[in-house]
Parts: sequence; structure tokens; C-alpha cells
Amino acid sequence: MSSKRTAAFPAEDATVSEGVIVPETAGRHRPATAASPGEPLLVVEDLRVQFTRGGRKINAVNGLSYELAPGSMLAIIGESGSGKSVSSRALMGLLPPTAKISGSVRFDGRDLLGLSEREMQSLRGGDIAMVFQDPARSLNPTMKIGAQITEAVRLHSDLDKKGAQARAVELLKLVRLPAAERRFHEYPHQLSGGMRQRVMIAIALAGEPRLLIADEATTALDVTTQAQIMELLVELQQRLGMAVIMISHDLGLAASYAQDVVVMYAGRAVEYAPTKVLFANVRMPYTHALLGAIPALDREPHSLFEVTPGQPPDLSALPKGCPFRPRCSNATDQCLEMPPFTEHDPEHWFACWHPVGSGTGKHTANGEQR
Ligand SMILES: Nc1ncnc2c1ncn2[C@@H]1O[C@H](COP(=O)(O)OP(=O)(O)OP(=O)(O)O)[C@@H](O)[C@H]1O
Repeated sequence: MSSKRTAAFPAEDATVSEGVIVPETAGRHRPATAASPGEPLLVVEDLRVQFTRGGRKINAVNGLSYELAPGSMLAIIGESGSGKSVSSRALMGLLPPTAKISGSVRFDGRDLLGLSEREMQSLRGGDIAMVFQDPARSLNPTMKIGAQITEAVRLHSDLDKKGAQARAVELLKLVRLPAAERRFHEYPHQLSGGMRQRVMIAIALAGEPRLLIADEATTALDVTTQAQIMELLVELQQRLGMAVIMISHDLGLAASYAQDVVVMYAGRAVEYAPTKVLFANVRMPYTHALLGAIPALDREPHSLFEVTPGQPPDLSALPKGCPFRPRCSNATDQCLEMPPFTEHDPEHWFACWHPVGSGTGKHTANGEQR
């Protein structure tokens, strides 16, 4: 699976249009060339991750399950500390050895949790690549960006230095870095934040991944640059047939760009559906609160959760039953028992005894309080 390849991704021109981040646009970017509805590329089942810190057990991921079709984009959404990054790092083998991991992660039919570090290394940056929030920290400040991409290309191909350099320039064009040939000879500090993130994406593409995990890859960017990077990811997803997991605290971004959404709370998936299905009928009160918290287009980054009252629970002392119970206006004594994560409606999974719009809670489906 990780054999060295020399085939190049296509690099012809395409327009990068402006992204409008509103839920009404749910699924508008669904790729025309979406992968076959056959086998999923990635199947995560009952993933659990526990850390021990100062004698306390921290349950960072508590039974996460989802599937990802080849060439599709899944958004994993949740507020800080909900387990988004830990769950993705677990499948990349990037957690410290002290992390206790259980469950199953199958990529292309292969159990990733059973792989040796050596096997994981060949997979990382090859079939699966990751882009992080802070490109300034991920790039080597003392090396020209061209040399950094060339190094990544050589690591994942049989190309000689000259061939790898040519490929690196191609990759810079593929990620739409303006004046790619000139920028090739520049250092990271000479580039803007958006440009640096394009370089990080170029490095991630060097191994021609089938899955790209973008962990808050646009969070540090201004709204316009954020939209441009998201448009780039969608374009690459469509042109290269690459699957993308987009990790974000921003439900609005998910609504605009992803085909499917997993909403996480306290290390659990609490709602999971195709984007259109989810936004047509949000059922989980937590997702509902997030949706109500999406302000206008000119919102400040990180402001999304400020209007959701209360704090997420301490992961070393989770409340009894539903972890959202202490913050939920629909909660009853029944919520002292953990609601199962079930496919209640076709393709629509959620974990709630009193979902929005069911007539059993205090919320109505259109977001008003009764
Ligand atoms: N190495 C570690 N040791 C102990 N606890 C950890 C470790 N890594 C993460 N955690 C804890 O696991 C929980 C989940 O963290 P995670 O980074 O996945 O959250 P997140 O949803 O990605 O949040 P953010 O958006 O802030 O990155 C947090 O409480 C965090 O403190």
C-alpha cells in the first residue's frame, strides 16, 4: 500500500472561488466525482483513548465511531477538549506510548491500531497525511520552503533531486501559491500565514495521500484566507479523489464544506449525519446550541461557543449519564442514564433521550424555546 510512487497529481488551473460560510449552503461542495459507494476508506469503531496524569484517568475519547468514504470530506466538530485531535492522532499513531487506546480503526481494510511503529511511519505522510493549525511551528524556519517540499517528495518517491524539485514546484502550483517558482527560494517568514498553510498542504500532498487530516488548519487565519484554504481543500479533494477529515470547532465551516459531520462532546460522538440531513433537522440539543451560536458572517473566530452556557465536563470525572446533561435545558432524570448513540432516523445518528423537535423536550425544531 505504501509503495513508492512517481505519478504526479494533476496541476491544471481551476478557479478558487470565495466561500460563504452559512448553514444554508450545506453540502454545496459535494464532489461530482465522489468515490464509489462501495467500501469505506476508513472505519472507526468504538475508539477509546485514556491518559493517566497525576494518578487521574483522563477519558479523552469515549467510544467514537464513524466511517469515511473515499474522496469524501467529514467534519469532526466540537469545542475545545472534546477529543477531536486526540482521536485523529490516535489513528495516525501520534499519541504518546502512555495513552491507552482501544477499539478499531480500519484504513483500506487494514487495522491501524495493530500496526508497528515502523509500519505507521510509512503510512504517515504517505497514504495518510495531516496538516495542523500552526504552519509557522511545523515548518523549519532555517530552510527554504522549496527545499522542505523537495525533501518530502524524495521521502515518498524514487525521484532524483532535480525531479523532486520540479515536483515540488508543481505541488506549490497545485496549492495555488502565487509566484510558485519565486517563492520556492523563500523562507517561511517571508510568507503570509495563508501562504505558509498552502506550503504545509503541499508537503502533505507530497506522498499523494488518500486521506488528509486537517486539524484546525484554518483556525489561525482570517475569515477570507480561511475560506480560500477551505476552497483549496475542496478542490484538491475533488481533483485528487482524496478523502479529508476536517477538524474544527466551527459548525458553520462544516456546513459549508463537508459531506458528513460528526459532532463530538466529552470524547463521544453525539450526532452524526450527512451534512444536509443534519442541518435540515438537528436533533441533539448540544448541536442545536452550537447552531444557534453561529453568528453572522463577520463573526470573530473562537466566538462560537461563548453563547453555549456552562463548561464541558472534567474528563477525569464525567457526570453520570449524558455528559451534556448539566448544560442541557432538555435534561430530565432519564438523562442520568447514558443515552445510546443510535441511528434514530435514516443516516442520522444521535445520542439523546429528548432530542430537539421530538415534542418531548423544551426546544422546537426551528430553534425557538417553548
Ligand atoms: N498527552 C496527553 N496527556 C493527557 N491528557 C491529554 C493529552 N493529550 C490530550 N489530552 C487531553 O485530552 C482531552 C482532549 O483533547 P483534544 O486535544 O483531543 O481536544 P480537542 O477537541 O482537539 O480540543 P482543541 O480544539 O482545543 O484542540 C483534553 O482534555 C486534553 O487535555
